[in-house]
Amino acid sequence: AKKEKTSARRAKQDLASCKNLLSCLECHEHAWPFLLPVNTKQFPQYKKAIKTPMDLSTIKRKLQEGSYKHKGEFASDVRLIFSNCEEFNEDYSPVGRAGHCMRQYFEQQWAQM
Ligand SMILES: Cn1cc(C(=O)NCCN2CCCC2)ccc1=O
Repeated sequence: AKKEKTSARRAKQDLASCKNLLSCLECHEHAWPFLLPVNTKQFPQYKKAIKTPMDLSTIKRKLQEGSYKHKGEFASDVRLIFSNCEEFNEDYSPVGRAGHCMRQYFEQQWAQM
């Protein structure tokens, strides 16, 4: 029972770490483009261009619903936000620059988890 307990404990710790890191992303100064799903009424071409939209509120819901089996799945969804952003926005546009900044911040924090 010892081995299973530690893996259950590690899973619990990983979930807490992901929730904490998500909070840090949400309150980051440059998080504003990523807090909610892109408004496809405001950006009609977004739906066609981006096959798998992702945003911080969706990741938050998935964490709360237990949708991530491993913390790596959480990281993949965060990185999807920034890949979508690079696809849809010029590097030096306000949103494009925010995406590069947020990706760098995420990877820095992720490496310490
Ligand atoms: C990720 N992403 C975001 C946008 C965007 O403009 N979000 C603005 C969101 N507004 C800020 C305050 C109210 C709503 C455009 C393209 C894109 O890829």
